[in-house]
Amino acid sequence: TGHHWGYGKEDGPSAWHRQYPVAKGNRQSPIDIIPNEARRDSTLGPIFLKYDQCRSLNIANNGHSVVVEFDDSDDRSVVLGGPLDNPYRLKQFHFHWGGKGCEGSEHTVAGVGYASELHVVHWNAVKYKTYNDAAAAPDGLAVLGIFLELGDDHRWLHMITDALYMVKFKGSATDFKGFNPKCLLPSSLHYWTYLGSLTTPPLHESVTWIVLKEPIVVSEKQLGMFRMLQFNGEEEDQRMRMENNFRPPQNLKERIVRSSN
Ligand SMILES: CN(C)c1nnc([C@H](N)S(N)(=O)=O)s1
Ligand SMILES: [Zn+2]
Repeated sequence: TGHHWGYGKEDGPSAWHRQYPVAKGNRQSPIDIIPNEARRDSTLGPIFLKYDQCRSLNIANNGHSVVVEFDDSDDRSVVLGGPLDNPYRLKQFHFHWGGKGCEGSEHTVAGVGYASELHVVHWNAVKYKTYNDAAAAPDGLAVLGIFLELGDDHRWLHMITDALYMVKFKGSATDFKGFNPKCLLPSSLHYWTYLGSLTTPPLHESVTWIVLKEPIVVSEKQLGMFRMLQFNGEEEDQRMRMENNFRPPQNLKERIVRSSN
């Protein structure tokens, strides 16, 4: 019902503020991360990803990205440590990417974008009863950002790209069991962290961002598979290839970015 947000000229990031005024808020994401200006903070310990008992459920096309959802009914898989005061429960992961040969990450590093960015979304189930309550709270979410750069084939990404033909259209979903996102992590968990927001509407300012410094490497062929997805539903006449589904960097305002050791 009604006009929905998207990534086009009329409904894209520059228009979101009309329906979501927080788009012009003081802690919006993504941002341009400037390593030389990040504050090295010795109180920032390492992050720990406890994903061994994680239970993936399905993979879906939500009309904005491709999302893998997890069973978040208990604390079986959490992120903890680093800037976080308690464990945050794994809920889903999804990607943002560009068009052929264009950058598509959301965060940039000293003004340089990557080909794509993986977001692993966790919520604070210690303080909030539901994901939706957490998503609206200033310390409700912790999102791990992982850059994807182009190079050789990623040895495990095929498990996701092989399933994309099943979720070509908005609203499609299929079973996706037994996938552990640990296989999508780089070797180093060194990170930058800052207080920000969801990067898509409703743009809630509820995210502690943890952006890993080391990218993972995927091939142009693998990333190209994401572009066979469509923003539109199967029944819609207008066919729109799913690409360039990223929000550009937002004003840092009065924030600082901290760096792990
Ligand atoms: C409902 N969930 C988990 C999310 N809602 N918006 C999300 C954004 N895509 S992002 N990029 O994670 O802020 S994730
Ligand atoms: Zn995202």
